[in-house]
Amino acid sequence: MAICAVHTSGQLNPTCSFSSSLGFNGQKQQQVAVFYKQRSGSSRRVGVSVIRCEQETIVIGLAADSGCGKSTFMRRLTSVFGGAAKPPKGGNPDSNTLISDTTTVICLDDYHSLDRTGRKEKGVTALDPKANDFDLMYEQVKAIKEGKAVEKPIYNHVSGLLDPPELIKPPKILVIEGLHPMYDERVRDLLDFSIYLDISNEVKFAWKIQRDMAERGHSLESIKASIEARKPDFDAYIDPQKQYADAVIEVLPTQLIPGDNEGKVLRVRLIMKEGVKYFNPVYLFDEGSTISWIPCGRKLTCSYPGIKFNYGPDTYFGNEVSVLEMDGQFDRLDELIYVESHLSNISTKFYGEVTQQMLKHSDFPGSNNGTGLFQTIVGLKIRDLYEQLIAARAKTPAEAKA
Ligand SMILES: Nc1ncnc2c1ncn2[C@@H]1O[C@H](COP(=O)(O)OP(=O)(O)OP(=O)(O)O)[C@@H](O)[C@H]1O
Ligand SMILES: O=C(CO)[C@H](O)[C@H](O)COP(=O)(O)O
Repeated sequence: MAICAVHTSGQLNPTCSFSSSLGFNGQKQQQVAVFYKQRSGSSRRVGVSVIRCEQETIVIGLAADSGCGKSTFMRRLTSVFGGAAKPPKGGNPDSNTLISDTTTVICLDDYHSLDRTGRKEKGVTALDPKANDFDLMYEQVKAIKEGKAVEKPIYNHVSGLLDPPELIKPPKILVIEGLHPMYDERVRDLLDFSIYLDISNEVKFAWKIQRDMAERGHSLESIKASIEARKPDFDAYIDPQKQYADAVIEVLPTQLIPGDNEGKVLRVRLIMKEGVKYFNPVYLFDEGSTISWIPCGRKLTCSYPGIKFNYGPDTYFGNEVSVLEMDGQFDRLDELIYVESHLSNISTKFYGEVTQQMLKHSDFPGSNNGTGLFQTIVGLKIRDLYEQLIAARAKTPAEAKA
């Protein structure tokens, strides 16, 4: 339970004592007795207000295919809120959950209804809705959003089996990340903000090779085969979710090197839906204008092929959006402050916060290009959205939900 509003009769610095009860319709209520400190040092009871005040968790959805940077994004996001994200204490060592002071990140792979063998027997991939339990996903995300703890299943990626469940207590911010956070309409409607990481096939392939070949010893042929095998279901069930996202980070090969397909230099587009409550899209120089900017020169060191930004309005799946694009990569991260100072609506708490976050995690993949930059900015926007929602709920709980 949290305090949404305390009605006192104009007393300053009141102290409160709380007692819970069930009110009309069985809703949880909290009785707040407000005390006012008298000069003598004793406290005088000045009033009692009964307010309905269930704490609601804010729910963020992050969708992407496997190996497309969700974990990296999550590490950047939790860092913005401060504190390290760790698996549940004393729990299953193969848990997919990460908990920090403010956020709990659950992986939607935990709602696979078929384990590895089951999928093989039925000839379905994990991307197929038939291999996932959307009823349970909905019930549990809804319960957490309403402030209730749940026993969530665990899909064990080491064994390929469904393990006994783990307890998930309602956090301030719940992030549901995985293949299908926006697939089921009921789950989608629970989201306060949604993000889709849209990695083009060429880039996905380059990243897969880098990770699965270099770090996991897979062969080039097996990587190609696994991408091909997933593609029909990816196109049918995962990719269409991007139409519902409030922000899409699209990652494409560079246009600065003609014919490049190495996937090292990237063109990254941050597509931001207009009209989303508590989310004001970022802009470059002048809101709503169409801008092309090459910042290389006296203040920004750029080696070949340089850096180019584009910004402007557009439409995306019939929705009005603002798009900020960065093609190329930074030579010196400390010089990012020059770019940061030309961006507006980035929801920083102090000058240079984006640059500071990027420098702090310079070892994360994508720190020298638009993927790291835009993931960091979206993290700051989510913090801002959270703070605005909490402030609005404190004033008028019903209006904040609308
Ligand atoms: N921005 C980036 N730039 C370059 N490479 C990246 C970037 N993000 C991710 N990668 C590559 O992709 C790999 C997977 O990244 P990450 O673990 O964040 O993805 P994921 O979506 O959480 O993956 P999975 O679902 O398989 O656990 C990284 O090891 C890295 O090789
Ligand atoms: O698309 C995926 C999401 O991470 C995985 O392939 C899916 O969860 C199945 O996992 P595994 O390959 O470990 O059985």
